[in-house]
Amino acid sequence: MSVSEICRAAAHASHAVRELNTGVKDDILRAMAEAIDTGREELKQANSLDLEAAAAAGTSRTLLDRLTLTDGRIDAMVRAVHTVIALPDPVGEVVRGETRPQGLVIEQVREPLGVVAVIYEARPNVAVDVAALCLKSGNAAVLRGSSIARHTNEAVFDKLSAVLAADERVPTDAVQMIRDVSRDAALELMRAKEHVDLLVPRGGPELIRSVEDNATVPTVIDGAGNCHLYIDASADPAMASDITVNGKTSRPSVCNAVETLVVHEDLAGTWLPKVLDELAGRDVSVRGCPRTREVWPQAEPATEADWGTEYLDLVLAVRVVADLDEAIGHINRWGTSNAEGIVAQDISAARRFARAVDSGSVFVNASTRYSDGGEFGYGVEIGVSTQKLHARGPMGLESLTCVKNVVWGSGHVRILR
Ligand SMILES: NC(=O)C1=CN([C@@H]2O[C@H](COP(=O)(O)OP(=O)(O)OC[C@H]3O[C@@H](n4cnc5c(N)ncnc54)[C@H](OP(=O)(O)O)[C@@H]3O)[C@@H](O)[C@H]2O)C=CC1
Ligand SMILES: N[C@@H](CCC(=O)OP(=O)(O)O)C(=O)O
Repeated sequence: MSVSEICRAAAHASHAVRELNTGVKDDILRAMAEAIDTGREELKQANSLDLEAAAAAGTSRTLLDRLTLTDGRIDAMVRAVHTVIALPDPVGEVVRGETRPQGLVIEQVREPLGVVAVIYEARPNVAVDVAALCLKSGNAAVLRGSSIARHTNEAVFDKLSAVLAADERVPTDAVQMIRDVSRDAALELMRAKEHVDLLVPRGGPELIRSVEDNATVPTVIDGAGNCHLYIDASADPAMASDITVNGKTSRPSVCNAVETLVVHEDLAGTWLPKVLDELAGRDVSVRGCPRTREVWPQAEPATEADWGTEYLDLVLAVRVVADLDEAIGHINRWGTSNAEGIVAQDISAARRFARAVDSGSVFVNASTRYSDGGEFGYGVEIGVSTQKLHARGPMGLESLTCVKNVVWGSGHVRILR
């Protein structure tokens, strides 16, 4: 099927999906979780084909880690679907209701968007996360995964699709995959405005540029994470070290990993060298500003390009600043609106940072690694929005809905005065 045929079929299916009741949707999700669980050997076999090809192509170890499917990660995918099942169905929720003076009852009711398409990185769980969130929120889904993960994505999709095919209460086309992983096919998806209600591109600057230049469908950009952590002069040193090490090393390939550490100058001669020693002991290489290099000469000199780079690897840029204003200025200049953090005991500094930093999520005395739909209580995430409209930060069920005004009268007619 061509991309346009796939999107048309999804649009057709979406009419039935929006009317599914919660029990049916949860039954389907339960069956999908079961299919992933019991089909794990096939999924791992398909994944090993992708891993072999990616390793032969010289893919970095952090990106290979992201692509790898293990039993533990399959368990997490299954658990995630069960978490979505346990969440309340957003469809039909009345978010506002009012009786107006003329007697009309106006309700704003949450409803599905229709067809949600996602272009995503080489991460095997995304197909399941997107399918679960889309179905629970009453939407049809169109998946376009990375060419590097082609075999894995197809194997996962085949499991999901078989569940839909076996249940006559739901159209099989409710979740679709674009198997053609060419850029031309992705472009066609970006332009399928007749059938696609929302496209969520998850990826780096090249994808986002292409979407900005070419998309005619509505989009919510889920772009790069050039995340910052600022250590204020008032920070508790042990807490600052823990959060820094976690932000950089717990999973360096993810969009919520810390890429630049911004440090108040009062800590430059004391706390900073110690934490950089600890990071170096964990294989992190450091690119430092001149003041960083004064106190920790092993750092490579940072160039302006480093401030704008999302390394997705065990590399960290470090800048020493004179005060909170300079820290905020740096972050607002170089950040990508994904996730930023501050470590501070001074509550007014923390409040000021939270208010002034222009980002989807701001973490106070907590790791930016918590920028995640699961951690925010959404079960999983469609992605992490780096724009302001229509959603910001991790996107869960509500982000896949809009509200409709349902107005109840009793024979009301409007009379002009
Ligand atoms: N905000 C968020 O929710 C998330 C953000 N990210 C960001 O994604 C990046 C890392 O992922 P990475 O794998 O490098 O991402 P890429 O941007 O390379 O790839 C993501 C997806 O976009 C496709 N793609 C890339 N360029 C184009 C293009 N010009 N036209 C059409 N499709 C394109 C890829 O296809 P193919 O692989 O076949 O080229 C893939 O399916 C990081 O910047 C990370 O922060 C990642 C996940 C979530
Ligand atoms: N929110 C997710 C990471 C988001 C994501 O998918 O990022 P990436 O590894 O860049 O594909 C998590 O913390 O696991």
